Amino acid sequence: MSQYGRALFATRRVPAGSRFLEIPRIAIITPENVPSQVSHLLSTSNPKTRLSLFLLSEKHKAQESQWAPYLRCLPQLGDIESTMFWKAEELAWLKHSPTYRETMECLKIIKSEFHLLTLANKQVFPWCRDALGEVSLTDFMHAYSTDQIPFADFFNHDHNCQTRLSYDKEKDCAVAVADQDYKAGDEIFLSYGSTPNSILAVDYGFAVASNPHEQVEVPMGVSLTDPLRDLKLQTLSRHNMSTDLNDDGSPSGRKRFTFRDSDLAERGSMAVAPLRAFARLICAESYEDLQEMSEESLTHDVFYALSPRRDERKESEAVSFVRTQIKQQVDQHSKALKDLDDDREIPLSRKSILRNILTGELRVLRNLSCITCL
Ligand SMILES: C[S@@+](CC[C@H](N)C(=O)[O-])C[C@H]1O[C@@H](n2cnc3c(N)ncnc32)[C@H](O)[C@@H]1O
Repeated sequence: MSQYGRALFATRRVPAGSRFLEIPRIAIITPENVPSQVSHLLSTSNPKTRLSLFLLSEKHKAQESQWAPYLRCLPQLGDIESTMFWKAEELAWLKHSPTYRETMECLKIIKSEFHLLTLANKQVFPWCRDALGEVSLTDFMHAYSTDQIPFADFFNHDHNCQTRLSYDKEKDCAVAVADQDYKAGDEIFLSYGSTPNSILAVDYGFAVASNPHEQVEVPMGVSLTDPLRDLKLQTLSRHNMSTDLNDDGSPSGRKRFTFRDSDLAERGSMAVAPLRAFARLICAESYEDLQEMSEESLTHDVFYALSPRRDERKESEAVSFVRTQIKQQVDQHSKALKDLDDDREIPLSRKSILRNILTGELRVLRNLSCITCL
């Protein structure tokens, strides 16, 4: 056992560069494993749903399943800390973090997949009940959030580690190559990817302190009451800055700008150029102003914020709008972190996830507000 629960340890020296793990395809659960009886159920091509159904059908076979010894090792429902399983009041701490949106989007997909499954199970192929048994939404969520590569899913994540799982097509197996020397008894880690805490929290139920891949989102929106809204949305779309779509396919007028520390360090003020450009448009006060921006764009590319607007007052209004949005996020994160310390209800494991997420995001937001052009 390691500090993160079960783990993989070297039983002898593993030199850097050596291929220390090979998992043949036959031992990997893939979407093709789904038996045709179950696969008929699926009007979905979502591979995670297919894998979840495979797990559920094998679990239903209990000891008869050839995967039973493996299935017994997988985390039980209560062991999974994914934010998908959090209560609404726990999730509310993350209202201003991308984790909240990621969690909601994931739940939406799962619920709609489950709905399809229930429909198919009840109405179209009643006989499939034999294959799966009675499956509740929670059972389905549990299967959906479970990894399915025997052995490899006992690797814990270290963002400093360069070892990744890859696939050797010739040998038809998943492989891992040591990124450093390990001696007998050392825990061997894997990198789950350049993954921000918002994704780790939803997919795996943990978040790391000082995550170098942390990212934040700064939301911007053209107000519903803005008399120039339609014109602004058309202008945005003309400049490849279309806003998110509503469920009915219409433009919402809202756009999320994502920032990572590495991006800010590499690209500096260019990283915030689209945010500034959007703010210029939001702050435009009249039809003439929009026209002026379009003309300036021809010579100065103001839509991509390569140069400031000629009118200094207008430019500083846009920049101050951006600053206000970022400051709001900084204040919301700081307040949540402060209030979190006083909360006695939330379990300690979740408190630690929350603290890692909010602290990491606050760091990126502060770096964002230090960009010189802001
Ligand atoms: C793929 S499993 C790894 C095996 C796991 N430790 C177990 O006992 O089954 C992923 C889980 O391990 C834990 N974990 C892995 N890396 C971690 C890390 N860097 N920090 C905290 N928890 C981690 C989380 O609970 C995560 O959901």
